[in-house]
Amino acid sequence: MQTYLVGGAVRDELLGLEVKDRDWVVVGATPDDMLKRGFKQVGADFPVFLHPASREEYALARTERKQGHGYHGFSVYSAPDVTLEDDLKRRDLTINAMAKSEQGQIVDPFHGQQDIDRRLLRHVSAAFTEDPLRILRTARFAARFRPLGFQVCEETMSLMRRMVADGEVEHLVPERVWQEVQRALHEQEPGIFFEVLRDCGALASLMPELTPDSRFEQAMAALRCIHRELGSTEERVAALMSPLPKQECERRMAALKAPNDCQNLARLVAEFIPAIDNPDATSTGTITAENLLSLLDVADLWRRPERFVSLLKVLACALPQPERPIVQRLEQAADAASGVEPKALMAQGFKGKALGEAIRHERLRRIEQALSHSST
Ligand SMILES: Nc1ccn([C@@H]2O[C@H](COP(=O)(O)OP(=O)(O)OP(=O)(O)O)[C@@H](O)[C@H]2O)c(=O)n1
Repeated sequence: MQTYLVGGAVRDELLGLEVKDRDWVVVGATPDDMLKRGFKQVGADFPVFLHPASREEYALARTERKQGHGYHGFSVYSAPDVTLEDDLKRRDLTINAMAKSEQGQIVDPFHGQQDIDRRLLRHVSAAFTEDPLRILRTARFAARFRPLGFQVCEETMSLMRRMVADGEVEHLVPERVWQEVQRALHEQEPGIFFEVLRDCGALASLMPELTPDSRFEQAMAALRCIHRELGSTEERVAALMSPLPKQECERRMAALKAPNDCQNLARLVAEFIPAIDNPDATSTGTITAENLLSLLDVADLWRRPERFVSLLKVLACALPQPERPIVQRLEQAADAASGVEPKALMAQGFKGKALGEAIRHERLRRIEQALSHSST
């Protein structure tokens, strides 16, 4: 039996990047051979094992054939007669389809090294079409490697366009889409992920609301900004979705089955932007303490202070430039109003409805005070 380092580790090593996970392929072995050598079997769908000491993944060489749509219909064939080349051939991109032997020799039947030199993301074979998730993976690698000069090659772009036209993207389950989107949002140039998806037509089925040019440009600008600010996943998603009206935003986030925290922040941003975008509130010189307090209420600053910080961070990236000064006003207002202690008012004898009014009154007073200080 022979063991080879494969996939991302070989690619990253050749690119001079830090190697995180190392995956191995074993040729000429049976599951029994692996178990006898102390490996632990993981994964029910195909024979993958964990090394007893390193815990790294060792997969028996395999071929995969698609049967039907989506991710369920794969038939996997794994046996000692499956060659390394067979295994590499089922992979997505040539730069991901190289192996390195234990003696340090690179095995590269699909010219991945040449594509690394030429900075091209190219599919290995027609088998690329068997998994529509590969469209998203390719877009994600484009986002990751764009700073190194990588592009999706024209043939792969056409193949992806054909897959989209054949309706392949419709078969992806939301969980897998979300996983790729979320990873893409943290790549080196997240916007490239969405550009590639738009250019091959996949965006029109995955996030159709973002396809109109004006919205797309707005979303990309907000995303670049939140990426520079090292935003969290929630903040990045909310920035991406910020050009959408609230209802469309809610619908898309639900369809993507995004986690609740992502859905909530995106919804709040979608709700806030039109609230800010009203003539009374826009000219921040004249914004009143009342306006600010009602915005703090909408944001539920009182119960969700940490989400409010995220909200401001996203607004600073998503609002049109002339409206951005309001972010600072909101921050001042929040600092001022957060100091109101209901307990202190209760000690003064306020309760029930009167307590609520006293809290509101005191918050308003402090916001007014903060505004008058800041304008002098
Ligand atoms: N839909 C997929 C998923 C994975 N692979 C192959 O499986 C390898 C391992 O996949 P994964 O760990 O997801 O990606 P990496 O290439 O290791 O990238 P990352 O750096 O993101 O981990 C890839 O290199 C690729 O050869 C594939 O061909 N098609």
